[in-house]
Amino acid sequence: MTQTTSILIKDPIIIADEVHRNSILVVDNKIEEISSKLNDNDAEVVIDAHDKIAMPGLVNTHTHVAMTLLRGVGDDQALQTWLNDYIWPREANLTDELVYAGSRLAMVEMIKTGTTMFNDMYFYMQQTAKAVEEAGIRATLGYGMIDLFDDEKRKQELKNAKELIKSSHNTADGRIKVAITPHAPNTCSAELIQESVKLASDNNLKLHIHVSETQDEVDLIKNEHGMTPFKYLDTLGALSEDTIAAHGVWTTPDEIKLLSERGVTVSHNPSSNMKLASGIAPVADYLENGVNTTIGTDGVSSNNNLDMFSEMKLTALMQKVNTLNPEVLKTRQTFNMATVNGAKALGVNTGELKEGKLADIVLVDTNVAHMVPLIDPLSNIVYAALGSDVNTLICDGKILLKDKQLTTLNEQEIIDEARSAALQL
Ligand SMILES: C[C@H]1O[C@@H](n2cnc3c(N)ncnc32)[C@H](O)[C@@H]1O
Ligand SMILES: [Zn+2]
Repeated sequence: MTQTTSILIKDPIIIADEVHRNSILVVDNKIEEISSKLNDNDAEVVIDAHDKIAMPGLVNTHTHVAMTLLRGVGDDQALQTWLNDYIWPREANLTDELVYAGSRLAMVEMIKTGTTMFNDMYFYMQQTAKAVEEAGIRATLGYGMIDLFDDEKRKQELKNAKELIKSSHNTADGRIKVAITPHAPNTCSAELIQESVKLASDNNLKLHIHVSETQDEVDLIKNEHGMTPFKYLDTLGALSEDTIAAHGVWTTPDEIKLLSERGVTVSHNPSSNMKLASGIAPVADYLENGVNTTIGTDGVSSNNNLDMFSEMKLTALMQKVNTLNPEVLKTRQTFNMATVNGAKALGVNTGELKEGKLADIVLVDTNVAHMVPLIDPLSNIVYAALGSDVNTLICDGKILLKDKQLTTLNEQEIIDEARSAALQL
């Protein structure tokens, strides 16, 4: 079905294990070769990238992409008030059409700011799958299950999750995977979480859940179960190498050891944690203890955009000031959190510019004032670059953005449709 194409990315500065100038040959959906010996007739398409930095596509490991429609809703609230009074009443009015419109808007924003893969939890997910398929990017998608301890609701939620596996797992030429996504330990019954664990392991899927996001959540779980949230989840069998825990803000030192032992990934969401005043996650300690730690934006109304470049910078700055130690979160560690660690969490052979990896590649402009000089290209990427510096994006070997123009999506039409969809919410 897919036509074989080859793309030569000529002479960019490449952010790989080392930073070096070289050329990249993409054949089909893989990085075939990285070498200085490649020339123009090695490929059907040649991109002159001598004034660009080539880096792996960014991996956003915690999103609710259709929430783009709720951008600007519920500023200045704590999580539970924000959800109860602002977000959930509006989400009750969601429809297939609205989720499709919001997801499409997110595809535009993510592609234009360098994200090639994201990990989403939301509702009407077949619509998000459709948007992903059309856009050409990669995603892990889960139906957000919330039973609020109601038996009937639990059965219905699990049914929805199973339907999503059937309709969407391994679709879009393998770019879409399905995950099992119970919302959080304080909104899901123990039974729902246990059944989620079983559903995930029976189908070899990832388990994605909000955990230890606020102090209120920790207090609630402690009162109810006599232990902290990660410990509680461990008693339900929910902590494994296939688990992606979003937030992990209030994690105790004992729990950090447990996460490391179990091989759990923590998706850190700095903007959201700051905006909702949830707290500061112990990211430096996670890294110190060998916990696979990644970066997410969370939904747009707690961020309020999907720009992973600003999320990288905030991740590093927040830890440095929190520990009063400038040596924590080295530039390379922060970059890895936004790329290869995310790929590892989602189990996809990407996140690095290396021969044999999937061709998910971003080219960033360097010929702009805030990227000059290029003394340390990696430092410029983590601390100076803006999402809007992304010039070209390749996902699965296909060019989705060329000279800042989308190739698969009609940007103006999507913006217009999202505007009117947001009004309906
Ligand atoms: C899947 C569900 O998760 C909600 N949601 C969005 N952001 C957060 C957050 N930071 N913490 C908990 N839930 C959140 C969505 O609004 C949706 O109701
Ligand atoms: Zn979230």
